[in-house]
Amino acid sequence: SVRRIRVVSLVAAGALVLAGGVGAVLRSDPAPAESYLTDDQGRSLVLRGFNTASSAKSTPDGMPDFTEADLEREHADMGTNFVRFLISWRSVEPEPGVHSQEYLDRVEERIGWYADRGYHVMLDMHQDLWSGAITPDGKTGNGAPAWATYMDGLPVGSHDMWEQYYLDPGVIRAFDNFWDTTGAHPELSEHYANAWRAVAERFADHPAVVAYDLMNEPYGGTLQGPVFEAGPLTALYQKSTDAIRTVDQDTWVCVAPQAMGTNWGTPSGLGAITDNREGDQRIAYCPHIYPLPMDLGGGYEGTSRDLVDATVASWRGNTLRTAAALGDAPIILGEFGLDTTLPGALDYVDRIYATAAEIGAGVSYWSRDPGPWGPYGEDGTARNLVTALDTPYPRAVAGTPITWAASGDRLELTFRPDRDVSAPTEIYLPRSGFPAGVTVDGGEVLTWDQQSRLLTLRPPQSGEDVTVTLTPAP
Ligand SMILES: CN(C)c1ccc(C(=O)NC[C@H]2N[C@H](CO)[C@@H](O)[C@@H]2O)cc1
Repeated sequence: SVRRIRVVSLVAAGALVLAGGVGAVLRSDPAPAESYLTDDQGRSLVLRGFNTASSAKSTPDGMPDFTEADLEREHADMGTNFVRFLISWRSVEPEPGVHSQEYLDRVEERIGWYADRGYHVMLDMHQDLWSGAITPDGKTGNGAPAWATYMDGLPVGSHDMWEQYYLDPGVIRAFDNFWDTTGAHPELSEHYANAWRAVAERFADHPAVVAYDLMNEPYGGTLQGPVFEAGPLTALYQKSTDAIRTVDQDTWVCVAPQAMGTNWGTPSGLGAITDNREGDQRIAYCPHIYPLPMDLGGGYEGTSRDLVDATVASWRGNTLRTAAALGDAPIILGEFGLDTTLPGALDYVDRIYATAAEIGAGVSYWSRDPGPWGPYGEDGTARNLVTALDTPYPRAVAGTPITWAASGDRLELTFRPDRDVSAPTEIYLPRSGFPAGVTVDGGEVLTWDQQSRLLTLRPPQSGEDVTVTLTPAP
């Protein structure tokens, strides 16, 4: 039965994770690289936002069911500064070699909403189960166009659990043909890289676009683990990066590991990417985390909590090791999320955001869609997640953050000033924790805006590490 599959997979994965977790405890984690994406003024960016949105997977125009008013509300409620914006290969290249400027116009319009509010945008070439073409109703997979979906007549079943489609022969063959494991379709990865070049050509100079997430949750089909990740996956990332750099020298390229395993805390075998740009490489690492006990609905309590904590510890160490192997790449947690009606859900959310702060990672929560996982219900009411995510954070820092930590009504940030950065450090402080404003120790206030909730601090004169402590004004 489906439930038995889940229980068996949980037990197996639990053993794996505990072993990994113990391994992580026994083998010390690398120190965070203190590596960040930067803005045009050279400030280190701490990125907090959502995946927007899953609804884009199935709409004919490829756009999410999301309005500018929705963004305005998110910005006012949580002070987010980042979005992992879902785009799709099917929409970029509806016919082989034909890149849709009309689709890119629609993407650009929505990115303008974010730009108008000072957001940073990562474009996510999203796929799940390869393509809508894997089933006749077009409603199971998403991402790749039908013309790039070669199942060679192999069957695809009908399953209650969407993850099971990954085990169907037709789906595996579609991936095997894309990765050219079959040797039959070397042209497909060329098309994919050229689709990215078309996207980058449009957004290379867009002030809000900070990164390209080359492929969502890659799957190797017949190939799994390091043989896939260090083989065809790294090759695709290199090919796509090279194509992007022919038209865009500065936007970060973010690479993700295969989802299977690494989402649950196991190591990645991803190979390093060469970034042929002038100056420092701009390759970032964007893994996801979804502890299996959560998927089973165990929540964050009791034994499930212990397994989840072991997963997070293992994931943290393995993420740092892979980021180091990629050349001390900055980290963006591209996805994590859960049904926040589960017991202990908000403690889990806090745990993930604290872990992200420890390793200097950006975070895009999965997802912005209405419902039990999201910040707003189907009826539009604010859910418990809004309060949980409305917390202090240093959005842009005039140097390199060394450590930072926050609670609802306190933030402490230690950073190494960069004398070449003249822009101020910018910090978001929620109204809930700072109703009457802020008391600043260790920094000089330039501005405080009660409406936008943004504090700016003068760049320090010295190059010595600085610790700033923010508490509510009396
Ligand atoms: C077997 N494989 C390859 C597999 C299993 C499970 C997931 C998954 O849960 N992913 C987590 C979330 N990420 C996507 C969007 O990127 C969501 O639909 C999933 O809930 C991925 C891959």
